[in-house]
Amino acid sequence: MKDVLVVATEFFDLPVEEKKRFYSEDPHDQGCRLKTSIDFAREKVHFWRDNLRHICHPLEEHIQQWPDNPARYREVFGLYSVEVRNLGLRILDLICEGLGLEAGYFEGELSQGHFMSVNHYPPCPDPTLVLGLPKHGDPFTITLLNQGDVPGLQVLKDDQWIAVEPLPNAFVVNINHMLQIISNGKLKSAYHRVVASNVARMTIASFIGPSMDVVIQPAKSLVSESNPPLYKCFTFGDFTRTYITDTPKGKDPLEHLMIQS
Ligand SMILES: O=C(O)CCC(=O)C(=O)O
Ligand SMILES: [Fe+2]
Repeated sequence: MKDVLVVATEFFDLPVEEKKRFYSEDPHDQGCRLKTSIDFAREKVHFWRDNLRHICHPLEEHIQQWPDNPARYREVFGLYSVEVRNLGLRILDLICEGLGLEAGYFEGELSQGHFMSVNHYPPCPDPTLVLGLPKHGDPFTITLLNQGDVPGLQVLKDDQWIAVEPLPNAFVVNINHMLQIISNGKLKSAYHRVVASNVARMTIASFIGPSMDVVIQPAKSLVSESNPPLYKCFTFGDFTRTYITDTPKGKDPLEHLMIQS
């Protein structure tokens, strides 16, 4: 877990000239994209974060798009992404059991997507003026966050922001929007944000989620006449398109999917 943070720091320490070949303002540019804040060209408020995001699965189809400088980047991130994926799939198996879903429910197309977001929060001269990331829920199924040893993450509980203190060698596991829907609201997506800090912070978020064309709906075995579905049926691709526009406006991206009772 430490190695990826070291290599990620080496990447962000490279000269701008070297990093800029990954820079893109196009939110649909998925393969391997470096950007600053969230949607710098369109957003009204900027956030104190640089971000390198790439697809991790299937590894052999995507690793060639990842940085090759630092020289160890592909090796270290490749090994890490395989291990994190295995851990994530194990956690999904346990969640499946806990929800009482049939074994293997999350296997295949519901966990085919796997992205990694390498977040670099530079030292901020006045952390009271800016956030690292605004309030959001992650759109996928689950997140495994390696948050290093610098605090900054906060989670919303009972309308209060609670700091999630870093624990050595531990992941923060977030329930994402798709898991809330599949579980028909039994599991709640964790809303979180990042506060800026006057020391540099590096984190690596691994997201496991559905492929774009998968139809998402509450699991059939979790709904009944007495427990009707709370959410409409939609494709993950459609959801991501509205998520990208709703979240920066502070709109809850799940709201338009709710079935009104
Ligand atoms: O950097 C963090 O602590 C959280 C990052 C995050 O929420 C994200 O990448 O979606
Ligand atoms: Fe997040």
